[in-house]
Amino acid sequence: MSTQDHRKPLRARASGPLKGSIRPPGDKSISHRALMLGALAIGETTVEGLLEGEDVLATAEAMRAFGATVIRDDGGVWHVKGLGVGGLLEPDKVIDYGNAGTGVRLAMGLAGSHGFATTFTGDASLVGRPMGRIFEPLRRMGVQILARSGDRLPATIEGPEVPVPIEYRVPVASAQVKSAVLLAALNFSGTTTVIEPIPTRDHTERMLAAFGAAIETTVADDGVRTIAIDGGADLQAQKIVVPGDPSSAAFPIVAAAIVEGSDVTVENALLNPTRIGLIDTLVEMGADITIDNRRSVGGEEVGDVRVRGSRMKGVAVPPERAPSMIDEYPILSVAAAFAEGETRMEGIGELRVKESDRIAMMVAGLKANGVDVDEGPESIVVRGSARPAGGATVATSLDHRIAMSFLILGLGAANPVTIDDESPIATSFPAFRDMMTGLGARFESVDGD
Ligand SMILES: O=C(O)C1=C[C@@H](OP(=O)(O)O)[C@@H](O)[C@H](O)C1
Ligand SMILES: C=C(OP(=O)(O)O)C(=O)O
Repeated sequence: MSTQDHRKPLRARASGPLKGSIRPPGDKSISHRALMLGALAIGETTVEGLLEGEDVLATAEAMRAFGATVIRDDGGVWHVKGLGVGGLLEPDKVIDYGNAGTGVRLAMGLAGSHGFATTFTGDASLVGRPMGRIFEPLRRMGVQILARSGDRLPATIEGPEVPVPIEYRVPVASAQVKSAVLLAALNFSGTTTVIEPIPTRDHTERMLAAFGAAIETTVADDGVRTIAIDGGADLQAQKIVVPGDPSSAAFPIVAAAIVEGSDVTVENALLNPTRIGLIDTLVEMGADITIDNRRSVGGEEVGDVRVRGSRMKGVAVPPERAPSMIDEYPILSVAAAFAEGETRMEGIGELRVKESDRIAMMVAGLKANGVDVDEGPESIVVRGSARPAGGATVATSLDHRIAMSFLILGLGAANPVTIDDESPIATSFPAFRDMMTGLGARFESVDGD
């Protein structure tokens, strides 16, 4: 049976205004890290609000394969009994990380500091994604890596006999690369330094500090961040409360902005400054967004984001903003399709190596739905209109963000928009369909070809 047979097409059509309040699922980045640091800590870490999407469940399974106890209680709280830094055990099976880039890249960092061999693989999307960006610094630390050609998965990682603490300047703005190096360094004696010319999400640094790691970040006048970590310190179990994922919140936020007369509040959204580029951009485009009830949850700022149907205009998104909204460009392209004038998104080459080539997928899908859009090697330029035509079926290529983005397009377009497969949505936002339906969105299942 081909994977085609398992596809679940779904159609979205224009509805009346979207109204109501929702709580997005827990942040994916924080959820992965909570389970991993819990597995390395002494004692029992509890995690409230964990994202129970396939990507994070793959991390739960991986930590079990490394010997940690990971359970969910009846109240939905996760409990992780850790093994101590350096205490992971040799898995007796290949670790299949499914669709999860963050999960596998961070876990390869962890595995790289242990003196046994671990083999990782993933689904058809993940085995096509570049892993050399992780392998290069790990190899410099003395880690042995045997990978498929082009430094792709499957790959086998084995920690060094004599680890080498390194100073590493991250060549591409990537929190995954930074985090893999920091997690490997936790178990190596000596100081490892990561230099980050362009800031990326800082959840690893924050959480390592909260667990008691010897980590220090300094920020130079020009904004370059230097993160130094001394290996060998014990981590102490923590109580973690995971805020709502701004990358999931992005879908109802844009839906409310493009559907006339809408009034939606997305509660408990993470407002960490390294994650809010989309909100800043939508506000510049003229979206009617207010943030209330700002508060601190688990050491992070959160708030309730209220969005009303808006007439937006195109903007040029500054390329240096990209890391703070890297997963939000697909849905921003949809917002841009409803904005008057041109929206320029430049410096976004990283989108080509996500779950799919998101530049190519968005450009093809928008064009098919009557949107005026140009593709550059590292850019998307959209010229919007009050109401894009819609009417087409788009391919999702195992990419949750492409799937959700085109469903949102269908909620505002003149004709329904169909995606060929809704199943990837379960990787990051399993409740997407129910939550959006609760706000008044209209989705209908479609018979496959
Ligand atoms: O560290 C993380 O949790 C993430 C980092 C980003 O990837 P890159 O580090 O490749 O930019 C992002 O796209 C991903 O969804 C989550
Ligand atoms: C790029 C993403 O995830 P990952 O790299 O973890 O697969 C994403 O969630 O948009």
